[in-house]
Amino acid sequence: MSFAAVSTHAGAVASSRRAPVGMGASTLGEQRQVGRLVDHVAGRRYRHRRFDVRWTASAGDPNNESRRRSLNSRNAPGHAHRRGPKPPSIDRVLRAMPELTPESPKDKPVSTNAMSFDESSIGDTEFIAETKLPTGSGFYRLRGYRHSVDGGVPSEPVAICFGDIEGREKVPVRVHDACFTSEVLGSLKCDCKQQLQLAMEYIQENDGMVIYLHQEGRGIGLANKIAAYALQDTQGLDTVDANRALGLPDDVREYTAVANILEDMGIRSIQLMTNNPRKVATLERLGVKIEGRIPCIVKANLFNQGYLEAKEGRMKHFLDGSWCYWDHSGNTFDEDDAAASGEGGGAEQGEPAAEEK
Ligand SMILES: Nc1nc2c(ncn2[C@@H]2O[C@H](COP(=O)(O)OP(=O)(O)OP(=O)(O)O)[C@@H](O)[C@H]2O)c(=O)[nH]1
Repeated sequence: MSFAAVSTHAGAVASSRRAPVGMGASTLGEQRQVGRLVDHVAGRRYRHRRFDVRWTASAGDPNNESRRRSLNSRNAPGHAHRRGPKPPSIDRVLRAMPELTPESPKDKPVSTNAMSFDESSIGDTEFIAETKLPTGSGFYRLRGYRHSVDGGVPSEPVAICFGDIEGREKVPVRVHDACFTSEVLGSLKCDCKQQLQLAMEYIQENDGMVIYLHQEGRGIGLANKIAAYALQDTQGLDTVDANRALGLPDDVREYTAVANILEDMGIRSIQLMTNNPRKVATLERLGVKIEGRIPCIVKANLFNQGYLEAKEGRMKHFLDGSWCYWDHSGNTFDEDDAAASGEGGGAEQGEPAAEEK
């Protein structure tokens, strides 16, 4: 299966070529259509898969005290190597943001403190334990960490691993940020859940890791993301302008935990599964050696076209229109049909196209 451009097959149920992005109150017909779409996606993604379990007990012994260490201890004391003045912690940035409610985001004062996180910050990331996690699609190694920046509120990044990747080069790694709305509730407004599923499947077939960070809403938090959604619904703003209308940064995610986790596991270089140029640049600035990029593209559904358009057009993600499920003549394209007819062109054929750097 190819990692790039794997469809969620929204085209199979799309009756119109380009559905409106900002959907108002949904009709029963729309709800049924969404239900069919979800069933279709679920059936597709959760199909039975064969897998071989590559699991080494020694690598994950939580009682091994040598593993329980602060990953930046070699840099102690006091982050002496920090460059420049002490940057604000992400908590401070978020605390400075206005409190918002979905009902009245515009009535609240707009924050002028819309700074992005300063990547020169150094986070402390402590390995806590590893366990073997059985899932519907195989066993993964789950490594729990505790992470904080500038002594701020700790977060708990997780490394979801498949295979013996410690000490290796060019390890496929996805850095994935939390999306409660899609991953827990099944929202179709974005592509986050499908990207996570693709990454999990990809590392199972190629050995690799998903580093899952609790940075909801590109770091602004869930309540603020809901407020941004409310503005998208009521004012037709895209995902970038909705943040800005609330006085919030476009993207306030920080990735020091990623560099620290890679160091902890002795991973010498990675192939990053992403379409996001900011993610690539930020990680490189943190010293992560990126030797290739693996596209992580999901086809659009009826509700996330505007989101994907904004990712491509506003945030300059490397997408090149590949998320569209229609061709330039306006015809929808069902990859199942192409695969069944042996025409090729289906994105699930062939090996993933990692771009060498
Ligand atoms: N503020 C905001 N955050 C969103 C919205 N939709 C999804 N998100 C969050 O966006 C994050 C994912 O970022 P994306 O920009 O979709 O993708 P990415 O991870 O930067 O890039 P890829 O690596 O290519 O997937 C998750 O934390 C989601 O919770 C939205 O409309 N507004």
